[in-house]
Amino acid sequence: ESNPPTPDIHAHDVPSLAKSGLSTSAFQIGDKPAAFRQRSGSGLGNAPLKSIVEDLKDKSRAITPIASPGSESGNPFSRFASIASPGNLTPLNGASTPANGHNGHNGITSPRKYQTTHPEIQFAARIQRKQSRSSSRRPERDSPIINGGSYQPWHIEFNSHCNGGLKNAVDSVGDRLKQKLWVGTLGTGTDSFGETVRSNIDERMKEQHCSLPVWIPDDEFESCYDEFCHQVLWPCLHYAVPDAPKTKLFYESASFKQYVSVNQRFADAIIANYQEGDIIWVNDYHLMLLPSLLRASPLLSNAPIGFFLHVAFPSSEIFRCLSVRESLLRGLLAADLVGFQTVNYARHFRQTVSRILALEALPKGIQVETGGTGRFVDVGVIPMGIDVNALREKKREPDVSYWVQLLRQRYAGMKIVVGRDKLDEVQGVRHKIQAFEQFLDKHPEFQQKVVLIQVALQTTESNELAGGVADIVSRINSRFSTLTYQPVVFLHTQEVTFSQYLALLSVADAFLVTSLREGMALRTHEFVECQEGRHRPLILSEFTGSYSYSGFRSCIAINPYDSRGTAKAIYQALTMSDEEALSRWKDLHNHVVTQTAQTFVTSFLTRCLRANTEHIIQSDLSVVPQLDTASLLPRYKHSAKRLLLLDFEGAIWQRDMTRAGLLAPFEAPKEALALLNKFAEDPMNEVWLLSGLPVKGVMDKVAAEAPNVGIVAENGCFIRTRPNRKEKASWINVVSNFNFTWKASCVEILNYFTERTPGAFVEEREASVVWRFWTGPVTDCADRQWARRQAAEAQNHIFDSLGERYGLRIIPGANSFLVLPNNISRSTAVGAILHPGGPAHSPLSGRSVWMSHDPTEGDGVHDELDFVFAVGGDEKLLRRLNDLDNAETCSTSRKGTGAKWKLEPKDAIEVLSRFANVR
Ligand SMILES: O=P(O)(O)OC[C@H]1O[C@H](O[C@H]2O[C@H](CO)[C@@H](O)[C@H](O)[C@H]2O)[C@H](O)[C@@H](O)[C@@H]1O
Repeated sequence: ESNPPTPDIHAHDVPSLAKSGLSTSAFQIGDKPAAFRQRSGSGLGNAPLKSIVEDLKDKSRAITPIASPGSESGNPFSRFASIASPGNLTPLNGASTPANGHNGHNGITSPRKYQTTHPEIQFAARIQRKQSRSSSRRPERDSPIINGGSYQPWHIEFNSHCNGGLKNAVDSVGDRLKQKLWVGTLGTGTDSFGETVRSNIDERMKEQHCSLPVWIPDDEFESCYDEFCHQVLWPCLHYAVPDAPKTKLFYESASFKQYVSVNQRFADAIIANYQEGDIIWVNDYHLMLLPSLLRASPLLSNAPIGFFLHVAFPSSEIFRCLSVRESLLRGLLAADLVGFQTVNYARHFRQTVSRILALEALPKGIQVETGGTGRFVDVGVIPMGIDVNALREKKREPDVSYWVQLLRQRYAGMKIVVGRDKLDEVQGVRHKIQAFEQFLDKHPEFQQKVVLIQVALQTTESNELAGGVADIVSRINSRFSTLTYQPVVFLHTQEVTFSQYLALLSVADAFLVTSLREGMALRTHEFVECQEGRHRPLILSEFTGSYSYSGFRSCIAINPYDSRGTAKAIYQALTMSDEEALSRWKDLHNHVVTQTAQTFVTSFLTRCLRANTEHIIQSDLSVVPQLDTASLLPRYKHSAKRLLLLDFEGAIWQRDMTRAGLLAPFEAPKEALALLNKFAEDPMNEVWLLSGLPVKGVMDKVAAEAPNVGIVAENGCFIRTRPNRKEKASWINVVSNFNFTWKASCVEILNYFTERTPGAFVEEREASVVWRFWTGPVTDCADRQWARRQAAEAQNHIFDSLGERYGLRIIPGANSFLVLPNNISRSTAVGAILHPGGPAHSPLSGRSVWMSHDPTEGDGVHDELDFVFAVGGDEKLLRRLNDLDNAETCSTSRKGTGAKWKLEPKDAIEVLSRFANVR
């Protein structure tokens, strides 16, 4: 539908394992769901219309029991809440779950933590008792678990406590992901499971659910997940600075040991199941060490490994507080790709790595030095989205319409504000209720006319307590309730089915998100989609990942810490005209249908594979053969139309790279010119010289001395045509329409860094800028390391302040980097040269067509060429040319390469002269 096309993933791209993280098993072990179905039958799920409001009111009071466990037994709802509180162990929901882990089940949960704190019901709790959302989905039964001599039946069912967004996303690409294996933990304690049961479960999970359970002792899991993940990492990643009592935990958590151990168990399970060609996709902060533990296995040293962080990543000032900060960062840097939801999180990560590990953090990723060989880790921004098509289908189900009608009747004449959040501090639910109270105070005309329906996702008991929601809900309800009105209706997710939730989103007059920090917030995307035809506004915290996307700027933005501002926003939303609401909704919707779950999955996997291929190529020069003149010279000789693409600097000209040499006036190198002219003398040759140097004073001098050679200057910004019978050679400015106001700012930034970097200097060219940050000997020393770190900082500054605005890219080198317009490169220039309408063949016309032309595409003039010979260091160009028939590519970079041949630059003139002299 409106989704953009996403690339097909073929079998060879995505083979048998797309592995995920701790939170990956979509299934859990459960028993006797029927008993709990009965219990929940009195809830919203099966309730007649007349009982809805009472039912909601009753449920809303169930929020308090965490604070008062002693009173649980008499109140069935308090028992619900107590059992349901901690530990969202397994992450994946069924296909129709909402994106953010909303479970929509009517049953109750039996989190792992519960069994350890309540030994008397240990077994009962260990066996999951959650019901599947879909009543038609029959539980699968198998051989019984033996406990204390008695047989207990078990079955597998979909788990509601997982990252539903991830599961939906992976499901959304359907068959394009030919084979996959989820690796995760079961949503229940497993200590009492005997070997037979475990192997039964293993077998069933693999065969029927494409899942590989990782078996973790209960206490180890609890310590890792409830303590390290949720009390240390989660707050830190969400920018929460610890208060005094928690500080020790934060800095020195002993539970890190269990975190390491859980990560190791995942690594062992994956390594044992790994097959050549698999891609490993690690998800979220629970498994930050996993990439390095996997990489340590010789079997996986070259495997494609990607890591995606679903939650936020804070500023380095916060992350550096963690005592285990280095281990976590190094754990991630073993991946080929580390993906984030937003540009800011990615930038924070790069800066954190640069500041804590003193590695070079470049706009595109991190340069990691390992034992003398460089490795580049891609850092990507790959935002999560929702499966719009699946949601549309779900919305069309009769159950949803039924609930829409019921809600409309029930709340006729009232406005409905909806929210759905985890009940911990970071989600800002307390702030939300406070703001709602202020709104009712400020606008008494809305009292009894508006209801806030807040759906609460579970979190750990202590997080929920810290969220401090219970008291404030009680306060506002006691202040404003009447016999027939209650302003805040509070529901735990297990009390609302997904259909009911979609109905709520559809009838809502506003959706309110007050997160103090959040990775993305996909529930806002669901709201927008459900508002098709209604278009009411979204009130969104500026601190969510979703808000950082331009389409979402059409929400009503709030600072959740400013409750007065939020109260105002609620008023604005409820009184907004339909025209304004529609126009805002269109922007929001456009974003939701563009940045989809499908795009997320395909972009992540494609990028991970690409990064991996590049890393492998770059890491091994030894496998590339030396240019074999014995086999190539005869082919050259017997070809009738040849194209020669020769790099200048670093290939046929060994430039003096000392400071003095670089600053000296340019003198055209004699040997290189002689070679070019010799080649150009042969009428069967079309010769092109490719350079990064400017036209003025440099390449124009070359042109004067090698008049029959075509020239690409400034990496493709300028092209000098070859003369032909009809026309003289001339320079073409490829970037004549570009805006170059960025150059002044760029130079200003670089001047700042130049002052702090001994020996550095700026080279301003016509359309690009080079910063030479090191001109001393190319051996590692403290000064060079300093210069490289300065260069990384400078690149980040330029990229962040000018990159996106002016469409710039930065090409990092060993001792310098280059800033130039996007979409301009030697590859685009060669594409233009090869194009039938390009400068090599006819007077220029239609620049825009050939500027973006792929040299390997189409049926242009290169079809006639019977020998294409490219020698140089532009890796991208060399690899693209490999796709041409008759192309011989040769790298002079002395680095790992995808070229067919390699050649020492010092030998280039001598070796190439043998070709030039062939007649
Ligand atoms: O509670 P956890 O097991 O520790 O898991 C953390 C959260 O993961 C999921 O949310 C995150 O991913 C979503 C999709 O990328 C994103 O929209 C959200 O902002 C992130 O926080 C899960 O949906 C949450 O329930 C978990 O709390």
